[in-house]
Amino acid sequence: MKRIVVIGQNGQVTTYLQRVLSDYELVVAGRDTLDLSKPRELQVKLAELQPDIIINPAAYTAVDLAEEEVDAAYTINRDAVSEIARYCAKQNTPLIHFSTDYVFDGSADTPYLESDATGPTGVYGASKLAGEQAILSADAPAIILRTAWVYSNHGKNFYKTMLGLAESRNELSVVSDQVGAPTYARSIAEGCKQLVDIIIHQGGLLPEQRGIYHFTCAGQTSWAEFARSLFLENDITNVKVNPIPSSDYPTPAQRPAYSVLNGEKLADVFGIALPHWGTALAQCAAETKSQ
Ligand SMILES: NC(=O)C1=CN([C@@H]2O[C@H](COP(=O)(O)OP(=O)(O)OC[C@H]3O[C@@H](n4cnc5c(N)ncnc54)[C@H](OP(=O)(O)O)[C@@H]3O)[C@@H](O)[C@H]2O)C=CC1
Ligand SMILES: Cc1cn([C@H]2C[C@H](O)[C@@H](COP(=O)(O)OP(=O)(O)O[C@H]3O[C@@H](C)C(=O)[C@@H](O)[C@H]3O)O2)c(=O)[nH]c1=O
Ligand SMILES: [Mg+2]
Repeated sequence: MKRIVVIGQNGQVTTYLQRVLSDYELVVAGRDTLDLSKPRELQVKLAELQPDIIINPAAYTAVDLAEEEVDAAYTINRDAVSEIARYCAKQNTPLIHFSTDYVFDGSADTPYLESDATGPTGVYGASKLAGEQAILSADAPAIILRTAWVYSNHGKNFYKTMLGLAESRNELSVVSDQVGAPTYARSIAEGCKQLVDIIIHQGGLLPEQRGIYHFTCAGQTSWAEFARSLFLENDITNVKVNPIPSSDYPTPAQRPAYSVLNGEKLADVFGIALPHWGTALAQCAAETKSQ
């Protein structure tokens, strides 16, 4: 049986990957096994785990805090990723790594292609972009999946923040001038499993399959509309969502105004496409209600 090492234990994507990858021997490497804040240890520790494939959904993901904790963000999102990629290049071990829509500056008005110019507006996005570049320059057999606006019933995310606020508030102000594609962590895990199945079946990654792929739920919306939709799906009818401009919700990190990603490359190369964000949201709400 093929051994898959998934890095991170309690993250959103990691949590759902553990549920869907049951056909494989799964090694869930939490911080006690692989600490990404100590990049220099990683090659030796990875060798001990003998992975057939490595999936890395672990990252420094605190967008605003990253503006202060610059070193921590770069250590985890760039330096650790560089060591993982160098291990994968040396051992010819396929790597599936996650990146973000926040590598873009948000000035576009049609969905971003993988070949479009990047221009992160904050430290988190810049550190994730540096991680992508480290993988590409290591020449590792790697796929970089750029996803966006990840939510679920686990961990810290906008969906749970809104449901939490709804318990004490009947009115919320939410930005309506940032447009993107909310992506359910379960949809990510299911799409990632399809990719793993293909890589295992092929016996590895073909050279022409390496590189960056956009990987979000289909469609687009604003955070304000997403808030309204998630309340509706959860039968919460007593909370009013007031749309506001980002200038009325100042944050340490600037977010891109538009970060919709075009997913055609993944569909063309691997035949994989994630569901529409509205379909996935209904699934997530069903899971919320069943808890
Ligand atoms: N969340 C989002 O909205 C988006 C996320 N992404 C990217 O997708 C990927 C998955 O995100 P998501 O699941 O939401 O992330 P989470 O914030 O839910 O989880 C982060 C994971 O990283 C692990 N981690 C953090 N620091 C370390 C460390 N020093 N050593 C080992 N592990 C560490 C955490 O470990 P522990 O379990 O111990 O806490 C956790 O498992 C990331 O690469 C992220 O950049 C892209 C776009 C949007
Ligand atoms: C809680 C809250 C947030 N907002 C705004 C702030 C921000 O512009 C937007 C989203 O807020 P959050 O801080 O939850 O989301 P944010 O941390 O920016 O989420 C990002 O996380 C990283 C990891 C990614 O990679 C991105 O794709 C993206 O998902 O909503 C409101 O307008 N009203 C509110 O009450
Ligand atoms: Mg956040």
